[in-house]
Amino acid sequence: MATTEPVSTLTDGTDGSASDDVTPASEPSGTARDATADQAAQGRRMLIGLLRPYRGRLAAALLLQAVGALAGLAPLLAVIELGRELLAPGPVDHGRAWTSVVWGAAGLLLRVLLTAAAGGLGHLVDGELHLSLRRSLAQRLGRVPLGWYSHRSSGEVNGVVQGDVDTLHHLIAHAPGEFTSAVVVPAASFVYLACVDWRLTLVALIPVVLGVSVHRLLSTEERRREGMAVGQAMGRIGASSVEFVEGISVVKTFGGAGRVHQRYRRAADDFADFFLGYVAGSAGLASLSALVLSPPFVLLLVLTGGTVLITEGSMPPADLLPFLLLSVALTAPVAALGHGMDNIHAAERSADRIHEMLSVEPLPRPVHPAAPHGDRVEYRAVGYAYDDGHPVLHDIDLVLEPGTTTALVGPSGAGKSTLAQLLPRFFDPTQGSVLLGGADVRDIPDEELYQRVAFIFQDVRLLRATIAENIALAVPDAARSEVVTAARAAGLHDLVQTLPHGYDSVLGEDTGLSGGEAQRLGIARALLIDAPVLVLDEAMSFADAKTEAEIRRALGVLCAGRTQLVIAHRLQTITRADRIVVMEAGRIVESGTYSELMAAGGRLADMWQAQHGPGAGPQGEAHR
Ligand SMILES: Nc1ncnc2c1ncn2[C@@H]1O[C@H](COP(=O)(O)OP(=O)(O)OP(=O)(O)O)[C@@H](O)[C@H]1O
Repeated sequence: MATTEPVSTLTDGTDGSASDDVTPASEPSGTARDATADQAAQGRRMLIGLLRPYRGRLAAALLLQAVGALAGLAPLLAVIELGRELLAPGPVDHGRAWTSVVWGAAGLLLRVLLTAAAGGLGHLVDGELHLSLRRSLAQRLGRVPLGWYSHRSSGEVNGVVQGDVDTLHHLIAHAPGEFTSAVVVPAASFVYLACVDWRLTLVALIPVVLGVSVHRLLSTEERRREGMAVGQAMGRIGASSVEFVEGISVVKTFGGAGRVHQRYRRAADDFADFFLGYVAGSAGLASLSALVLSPPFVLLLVLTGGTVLITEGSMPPADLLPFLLLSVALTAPVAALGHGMDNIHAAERSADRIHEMLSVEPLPRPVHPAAPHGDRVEYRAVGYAYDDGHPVLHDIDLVLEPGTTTALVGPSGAGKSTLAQLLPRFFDPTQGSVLLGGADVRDIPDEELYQRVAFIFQDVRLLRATIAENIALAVPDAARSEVVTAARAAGLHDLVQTLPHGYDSVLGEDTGLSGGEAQRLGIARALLIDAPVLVLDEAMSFADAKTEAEIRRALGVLCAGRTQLVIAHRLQTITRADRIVVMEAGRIVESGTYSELMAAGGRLADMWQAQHGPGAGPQGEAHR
């Protein structure tokens, strides 16, 4: 069954290979440590940059949260005052007691209101940031070179668009509250307790000092690096699990589960190793931190210190009450700080990845748009390098005369796909230029280019939409009759008629398509575009004889009279091409008709003999 993508997916990678970079969990080199620190600092800068437009509202949320946190202390103070009143010798002053209760209740109410307002504001900002980031990412993903997707897995792209954008939620919607409470509540409690008895306040601060010290030990650069390695390992699991699922059909076909799933298993093993290392490195300290910050430990210290002061007569017993209630409030936010920092670090890493994706160079839009005159295609001294310094195409000069078929042949890795993909601008050449109708393709506006150049590469992507919408993808306002005519010509109409909802059947829901059917749908798409120039990857080796005959028939209809550039994998299909171009190591090494090249006894003749045996003659037909 062919791959079906949700409609919202812009496009997708076909060769999902996750990065194999694995940051070692131990013994970091100085350079690795510097790189990690740089990455963290960069993540922080990115995060600040992302949040800058919302700083006013985030500050307002912080202020509301701070006042709310202070108001939240009122009920505790009310209980303390009430306790003092009730424990004091003599008759109870009912007026004072009720005043404390009212103040406590009012504080509680205010806290609820302000915290809700701060949370609501945070969530509003969060919603806006999400929307704006997703829009920017969608816009950028729609402008990046199509070729950018070919070395990225859909898991990787989805991890940023979905996962990393979601990771920012905690930071924006919840972290301000946690951090404000972590600062405001202990500070106010400290001041109050110090006014009651500074000596017992110092005792109550012991767990805080211990907790902060342990937390500092837990937040070393080493720990941060390990955390990043765990995050990266998790990312690789995400990417490879998508590949794993996408590759299941291949595994079933070839029965090589062990080999094919090696990457997934390695990613899972790596994650387990990093995670265990991360947990093992912090388990002791984390337990110690939990212990010293726990209410029983705090109360034990305060009770012991308080008992000493009370028994020696230097503190009234009623003064112990505020310590019993507020000393725990002193430490609780320190505990929250640990989780909060983890979330902030995760958000920094996400911001960095989002920024990286938003920084992908888009294909430049034409500065001086030009209209092609005619359909003549010309590659002029074209060179291309995926990576600086490693050119895969050198000095290609090639002309496709209108209405002719040019077949590209050559060994795997010769550069055939790269050469073909430069015409529909999957990438722009790093040297030279590609011209269509005399205009550089870089100067032809996208809409114009894609009306003139249609391409069918190996993997026909289908959207989770109706068959009619899938066929009319590039011509959304096409009439139903035009869609049907294209489907008929592509040999798809009879199949569609058997479906429950005909052309309105939703792919991936009402029905699925086989590989051959998907290819015919791709042909119907191209027919509807009616582009005069076609770039085809003739990848039909998987098809059985009947399917191949059907696809060939459909291609015959599609290709008639058009200028074609065909990547040929099987030589018998190119014998009637107007021109055969043999490529090796990124260069054109031979060019001519089948008979000319066979008569010359050069590379094509060698390849022919290798595929068909000595003395074999042509058996097939080119797409004409
Ligand atoms: N996205 C990419 N990033 C880096 N290098 C790439 C990328 N795609 C292809 N290459 C390299 O460019 C060279 C040419 O590859 P290309 O796919 O164009 O060859 P091909 O002749 O079409 O091969 P095949 O017949 O196997 O598809 C190869 O060395 C390949 O490894």
